[in-house]
Amino acid sequence: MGKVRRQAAKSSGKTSKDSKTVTPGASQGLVFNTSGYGQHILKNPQVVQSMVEKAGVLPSDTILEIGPGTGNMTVKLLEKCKKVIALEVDERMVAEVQKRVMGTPLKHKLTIINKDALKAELPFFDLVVANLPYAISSPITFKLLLHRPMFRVAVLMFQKEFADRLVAQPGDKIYSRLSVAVQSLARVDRILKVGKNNFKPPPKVESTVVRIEPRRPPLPINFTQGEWDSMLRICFGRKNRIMKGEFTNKKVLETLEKNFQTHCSLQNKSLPMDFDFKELVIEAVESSDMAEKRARQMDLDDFMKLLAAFNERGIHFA
Ligand SMILES: C[S@@+](CC[C@H](N)C(=O)[O-])C[C@H]1O[C@@H](n2cnc3c(N)ncnc32)[C@H](O)[C@@H]1O
Repeated sequence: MGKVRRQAAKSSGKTSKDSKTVTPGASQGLVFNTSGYGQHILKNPQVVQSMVEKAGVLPSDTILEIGPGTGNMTVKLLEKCKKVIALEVDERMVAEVQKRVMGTPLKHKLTIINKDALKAELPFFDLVVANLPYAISSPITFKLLLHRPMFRVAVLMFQKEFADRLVAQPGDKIYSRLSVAVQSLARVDRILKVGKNNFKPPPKVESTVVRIEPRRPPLPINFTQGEWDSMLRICFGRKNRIMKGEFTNKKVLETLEKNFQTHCSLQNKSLPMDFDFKELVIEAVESSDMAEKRARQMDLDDFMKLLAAFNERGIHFA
């Protein structure tokens, strides 16, 4: 578990599933002691309103909401769109939302699926709007971004530190593999800071709402997501190492050479007797002009250039 997620889990209680108390009247925002599943209910209607507005909802939209909780955001979304599909892991919360829309015209537009969002198959959706349980921030973000067909816009609330990493740029202290991986799939903008007191019960961390818009068309890259992720993992392995050092590390070389041999044998290619794999790796890194650079200084184009230089020489990461 990464540092930010560990901190979130520890300080907001967003991963513990031990507390089971939902008080009567939760649908009016009167929720206490609901730390299980990260149940920090957004009680400020202005924040709810602002998130809904930033999503740019059209009357024809199907919206995915992850973790509707007691439904504060759900009802606002239902008023504006064709359909809301809500994925909620806690059956008590499912009952709360159902109770809230029961007997209103909105109920026909709502489908609630009582499942863990990480395990459920995602339905078709145009937009995704959610005050997420922070413990699942990273896997759910990638699950959404890799879902097809691509959604139009996501408006998501994260722990502040996680959101900061999503928008970080080369040279920023917190620029990381997460920043590059997400920004290669989407444009990410920070839109709202949200203090602890906007929630009931208040978490121990600050929050930030971000707007995510998938790249259309996607980046013109002809490598797989798995290969891209594996290369970024190596690049950010030790942030202060220059790329030449990172890729001539013994373990990295061993893995890459194994992949190289597999690809060669798949293509029935034989290698000269005096073939030196390390030399080929150095040649690739140098030809990309990244040999002396560190991951924290490299932008998206730099990483793409580097991967292309490896691939041109038959070096693959997966
Ligand atoms: C931070 S609360 C947000 C509640 C509500 N959307 C709001 O803004 O007031 C997170 C919600 O996500 C639900 N949840 C937690 N883990 C989940 C998971 N893996 N899949 C689906 N829902 C989950 C919790 O039960 C809770 O209702």
